[in-house]
Amino acid sequence: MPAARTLFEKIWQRHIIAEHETSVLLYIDKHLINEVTSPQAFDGLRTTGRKPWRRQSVLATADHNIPTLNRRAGMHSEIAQRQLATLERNCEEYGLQYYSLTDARQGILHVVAPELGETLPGITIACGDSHTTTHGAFATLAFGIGTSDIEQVLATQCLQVPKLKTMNVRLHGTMRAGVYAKDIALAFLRKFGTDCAAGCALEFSGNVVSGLSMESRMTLCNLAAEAGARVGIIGVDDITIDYLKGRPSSPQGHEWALATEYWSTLHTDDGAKFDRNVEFDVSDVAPQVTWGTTPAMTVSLFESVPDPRSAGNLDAQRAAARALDYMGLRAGTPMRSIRLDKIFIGSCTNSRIEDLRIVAGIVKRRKVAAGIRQALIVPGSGLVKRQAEEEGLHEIFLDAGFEWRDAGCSMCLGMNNDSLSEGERCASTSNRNFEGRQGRGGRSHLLSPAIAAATAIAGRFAAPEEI
Ligand SMILES: CC(C)[C@H](C(=O)O)[C@@H](O)C(=O)O
Ligand code: SF4
Repeated sequence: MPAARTLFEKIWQRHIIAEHETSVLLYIDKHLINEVTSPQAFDGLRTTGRKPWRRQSVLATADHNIPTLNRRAGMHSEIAQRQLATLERNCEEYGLQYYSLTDARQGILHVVAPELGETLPGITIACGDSHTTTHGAFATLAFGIGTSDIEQVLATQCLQVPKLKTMNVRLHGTMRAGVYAKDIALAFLRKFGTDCAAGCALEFSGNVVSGLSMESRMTLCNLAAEAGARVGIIGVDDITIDYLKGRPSSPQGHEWALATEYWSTLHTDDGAKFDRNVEFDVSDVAPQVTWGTTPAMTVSLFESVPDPRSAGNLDAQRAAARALDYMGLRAGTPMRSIRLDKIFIGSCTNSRIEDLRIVAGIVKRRKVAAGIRQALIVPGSGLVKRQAEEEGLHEIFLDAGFEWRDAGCSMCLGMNNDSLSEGERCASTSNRNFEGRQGRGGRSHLLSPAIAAATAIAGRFAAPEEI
């Protein structure tokens, strides 16, 4: 009997090119490239006279700093223009697959690759972006890497990775109605902290995960990055295989049969050992909203802003007090009394068709509250946008008073024109709420698309059943 192995070990071992004492050289199957982190990597290639090793492994598109409105009018800043032009030139020069801003396949790379069937079980992916963990929902080892590693992967198809510890988070119990993967992830971060999986390969397992759609599994793995995990990963089951069937780059015919036979082995074996095991019962989890400046500074929608004195040690108390000060909030304020200036529904965490359907179901025949200055819905990709329009969702959004934009990262990090002004408060379905994340002095509250939708209508944090 071969030794029982974790899912992570199965994929990891198959990709090792060379093993060193504390690290390995891993073969990378797929390399996703964006406009922000790749320019210097290509410059490095040129300076050293090298070329991309396996051009077909690369898929590139611009997502971070592109406009989501009037795209044909050009970019909003010189630097954004230069980054876009550089990406286009590099892809052209080296013959790399590139989706231009007018191609329906353009969008946030972590939305684009899965929906096209580029993200497949058992492969390794590298991308110069920390939320590459998202792809792990497909039993993929997907690494967020820095610019020097991008150059390395382009030139050699290999990535040096430290040997990772494995961690299993078993999600069990029953999710309450109105609770989504986003709430589970935020509640998990609240309980275990933003460094609980630092440097780990984090597997999500348990009956809760088995019951989630691929979109929701991607949301979970996306937020693994906020727990410090190097990769997030989930085993293959019928839901994975059904999602991939018929996608443009999924294997077909005989290859499909061979692939699914292999994919069916991609789960952790009974008896396999993890370095760390965590159990999390989701039965009590209510919808979550962050009140502070890390994704772990979270309470339920029905609670109040916590008192910094209730935070663990002195450091945590100071951090909580500082966060409240930045957020312009007072301890004891009921979350549901806090008014918002802006609503952002989008990002690689929550901008897929499932998210948009949930939002449409809540805002249908309702109006965005008068106090909301701007309510943006930014689909994760051109294909998500097209699908939503085929279903008529955009009409519901526009009727309600939302702006319906083109795909991109947008207000998730405000590298384009979509950002918060000093002091503005935003309900955002994204994954980071650090100081200044969505614009200097902006105040970000992370939540699920359902709560963001209800909040847009109520003008303050609200549950769908209250509006
Ligand atoms: C700009 C990019 C490098 C960054 C990341 O790596 O995650 C961004 O996507 C983010 O979400 O902060
Ligand atoms: S949507 Fe946000 S979190 Fe995701 S890649 Fe873009 S900037 Fe990063």
